[in-house]
Amino acid sequence: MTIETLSTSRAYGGVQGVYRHQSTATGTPMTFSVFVPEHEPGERLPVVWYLSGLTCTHANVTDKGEYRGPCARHRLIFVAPDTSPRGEGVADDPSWDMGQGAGFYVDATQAPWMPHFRMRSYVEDELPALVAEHFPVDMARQAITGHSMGGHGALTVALRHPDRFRSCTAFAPIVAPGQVPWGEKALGGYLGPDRAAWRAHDAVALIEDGARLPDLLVDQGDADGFLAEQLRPELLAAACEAAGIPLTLRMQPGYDHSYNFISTFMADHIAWAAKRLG
Ligand SMILES: N[C@@H](CCC(=O)N[C@@H](CS)C(=O)NCC(=O)O)C(=O)O
Repeated sequence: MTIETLSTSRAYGGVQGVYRHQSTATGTPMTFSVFVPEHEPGERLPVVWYLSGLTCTHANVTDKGEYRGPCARHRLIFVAPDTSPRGEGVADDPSWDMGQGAGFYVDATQAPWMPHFRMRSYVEDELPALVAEHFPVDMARQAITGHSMGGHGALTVALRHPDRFRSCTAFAPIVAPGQVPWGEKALGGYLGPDRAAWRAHDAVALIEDGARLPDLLVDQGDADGFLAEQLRPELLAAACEAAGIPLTLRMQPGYDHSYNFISTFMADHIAWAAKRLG
């Protein structure tokens, strides 16, 4: 699998790069960013996967996430994929919460999305294999995090692969897409009306169905305009309580849904991951 380097730039002693490759999962070119801290030749470092939210590309967190300093200090590689396939010939929707920029980390089974919207396969299988081949990552030490739709992605990918990730955290995640308008629209569109098929893509449903993680960190701003209708962290708290999953849910006073919120708490999430990655 070959990758094209779009840019590299020195940061905190390491290298921030942006790369593109032809994805077999989505059938489109896909762009992603990787920060690699300074390291010894031949040394392999733990990796943190960051899944972004609605409307985002790799660039939002790369430009505004403020992860490079903490990742350099803890010596963690940080990978940020795009949120969907893109381009002419790829289905789209006029609204910003469906289609391009809104892949929801599922493999679509419905027209017109099916041929390209395969973000579950992309982030679970193809991108990890690609990154393992081209970057000095220690795949025995992986952590995952994400924001909003990407928080949903991080939680559901980790809950489906508890042996792969030593750490899972999220910023303002969609915790129960099957119970909120964003998720009902996206999962209904990509997976069809049978709600049983949605449960593998819903963190609360996965926990109700028996999935377990050793612990979880979630930060949520209490001035986030999406909190009450779309994010509903109380549903995750109830599911974790019933399942005995230790959830650290921090309601952050006055913070909204933006990258000002994410960047404020990014260092805490990197430290949480670093502690568990050893
Ligand atoms: N475009 C939407 C907002 C979408 C939004 O807040 N997206 C979040 C993820 S769910 C985000 O990170 N946006 C990109 C950014 O802030 O850089 C609106 O107009 O209300």
